[in-house]
Amino acid sequence: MTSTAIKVLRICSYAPFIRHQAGKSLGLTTQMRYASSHSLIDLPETHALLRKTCRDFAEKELIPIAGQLDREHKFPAEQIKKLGQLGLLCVDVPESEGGTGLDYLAYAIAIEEISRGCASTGVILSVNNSLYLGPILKNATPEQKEKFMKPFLHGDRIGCFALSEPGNGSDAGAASTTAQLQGEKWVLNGTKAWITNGYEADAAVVFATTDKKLKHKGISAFLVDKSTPGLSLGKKEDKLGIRASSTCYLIFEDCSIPAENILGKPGMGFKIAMQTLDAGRIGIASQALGIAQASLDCAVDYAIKRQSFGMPIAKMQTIQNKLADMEVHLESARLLTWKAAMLKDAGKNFTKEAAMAKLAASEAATFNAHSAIQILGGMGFVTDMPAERHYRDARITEIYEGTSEIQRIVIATNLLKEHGF
Ligand SMILES: Cc1cc2nc3c(=O)[nH]c(=O)nc-3n(C[C@H](O)[C@H](O)[C@H](O)COP(=O)(O)OP(=O)(O)OC[C@H]3O[C@@H](n4cnc5c(N)ncnc54)[C@H](O)[C@@H]3O)c2cc1C
Repeated sequence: MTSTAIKVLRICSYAPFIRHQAGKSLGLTTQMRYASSHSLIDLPETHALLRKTCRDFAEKELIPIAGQLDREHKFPAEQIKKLGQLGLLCVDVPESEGGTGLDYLAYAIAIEEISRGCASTGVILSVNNSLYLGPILKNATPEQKEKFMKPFLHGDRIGCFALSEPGNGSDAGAASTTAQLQGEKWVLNGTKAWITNGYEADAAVVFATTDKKLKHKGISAFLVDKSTPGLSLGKKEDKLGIRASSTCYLIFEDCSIPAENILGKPGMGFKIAMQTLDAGRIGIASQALGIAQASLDCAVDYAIKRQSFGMPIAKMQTIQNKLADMEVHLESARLLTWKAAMLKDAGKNFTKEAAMAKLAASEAATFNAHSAIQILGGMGFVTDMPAERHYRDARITEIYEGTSEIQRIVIATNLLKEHGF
């Protein structure tokens, strides 16, 4: 047996759940919840096992509490610890580096299933896996990995990624946070905005300008311990959705970090950020798929049970049309997402495909969540059912890690390049 297979079996030792009990908490039957098996493509055994494990975890540990976490804006600390122990905070970090040693397709599948249970938990995982560990794995020295990667692999600590600023989000190359080398220290000044995991994170990958006249080529990346004097947090943002994940400002005021905490070489920061976001978009696409699937699950179940004019509304063609459109949006976005992940796993360029996946999946999430509310009628509008939470959670997937407008620019630029333009 290969070491990867052993690892997956370790992960999958979590699998023995009493599924019908988890399903009951939402009033859904086990049969219903497993009906949508996306069986178009037979996954490798490793991935199928991983999907089942994540699905079981979501049903037992996340679905029953997702509404409460949302209402109370509560970080799912206990669940993140368990997910860390299962290896889901470092899915594609090689085993030789202490990680789970799976590929990006496995990562996409895991994030989808976890997000199907709780989209906030999905983004917390996605940020640690792709945005924090991703650039460290690729660019850090062995000493940096010892300090900033190893403790962040299994849920003991989590990380965050600080690129956006109050004055620039899409235009990330216009970073106004600065880092100046003073003797043996880099001194950081400026404010980073909208930082997911900001409150709970123990360290951040931070982007700052080290040479303003070089514009985006003068941006560098740094590893910053959260306890460093001069680094403070802004207020927790009160958000429309993904309310169980924290979002806040990171404020740097003469924040001195050791000179060796630069990640990669000076001036490589923008490239590191863009490469990180390419991979991160596969994670957000997967989060969006989870929301889209959860919306469809909820709509199908309700349509079968709800009677109107003496029949289940699922018998009405208008409702069937909506369900059909939801399934098409979802499945086509899933295929794009898996294609992007498989290209990355094959070492091929996946920038355009990751942008296509994120664009399609985020729009599928919004479409499905909107349609689910319509199918549920009044019940879609109240918090007794999860449809309204899916609707609120879906919206952010069209904004972070590049808005839909930015994804279209990335897709068109790459498409035209392929045509020699
Ligand atoms: C909940 C949440 C979590 C986040 N987490 C993180 C995080 O962990 N780390 C991090 O660094 N950032 C994070 N972000 C920031 C996020 O990535 C940005 O909000 C996003 O990139 C958009 O930037 P902006 O909000 O400044 O909007 P702007 O860039 O000001 O855009 C405003 C509008 O103009 C459009 N627009 C801008 N430029 C163009 C253009 N060239 N062509 C066409 N349209 C354009 C945009 O599409 C958008 O519709 C998060 C944001 C939120 C809301």
